[in-house]
Amino acid sequence: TRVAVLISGTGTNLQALIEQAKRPSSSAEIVLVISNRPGVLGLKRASLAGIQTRVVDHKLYGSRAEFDTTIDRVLEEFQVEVVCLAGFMRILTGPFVKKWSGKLLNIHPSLLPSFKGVNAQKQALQAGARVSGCTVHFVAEEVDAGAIIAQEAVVVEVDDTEESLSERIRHAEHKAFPVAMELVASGAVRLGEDGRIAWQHGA
Ligand SMILES: N[C@@H]1O[C@H](COP(=O)(O)O)[C@@H](O)[C@H]1O
Repeated sequence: TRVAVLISGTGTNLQALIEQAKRPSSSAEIVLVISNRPGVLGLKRASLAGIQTRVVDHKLYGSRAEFDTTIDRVLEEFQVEVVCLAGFMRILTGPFVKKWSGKLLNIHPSLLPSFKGVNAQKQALQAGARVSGCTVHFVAEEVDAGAIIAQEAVVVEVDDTEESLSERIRHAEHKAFPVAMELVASGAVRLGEDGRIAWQHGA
């Protein structure tokens, strides 16, 4: 399955996906990495892994729709079948999400549906949660509300800061995202008509 990864920064989740796709048993082939920010570390990781990269700088577009149309065109150019949003810090428009429904995965640093939106790690700390983690989900038009594919939990330590909890959650992300990518790329999991997860029996 031809996979594209969209990033905005350091790309540690991208690196975890690259390592997964290298496995002989993997159904995923990462054929493209797109960043909306030039010069980020994630682009270097992609080049080192021999993966084609494109920069689509959102600052150069007059509207989200124009930006998304360009992203869509590049994905089509590479005949991409599945898209992983790995620390991609842009909210995609309704028409784009609808077109890629069931093929668009995102990682969020909390155990959804808790702590949606930005600063999810800080929200968990402020709420006094004793457990947090990360979630990989299909992207829906409502932000952070799509069907959940995989989750990984972490303990919140009493002396945790936003940084220390974020670091622990990031390690959990590097386990959960490859699992979710593989489930979708292999066809074991898909998005059902009802917007819920559908497991392919015997897959
Ligand atoms: N949305 C958040 O952005 C971070 C991206 O990290 P990286 O994969 O670029 O290192 C991750 O923690 C993800 O949850």
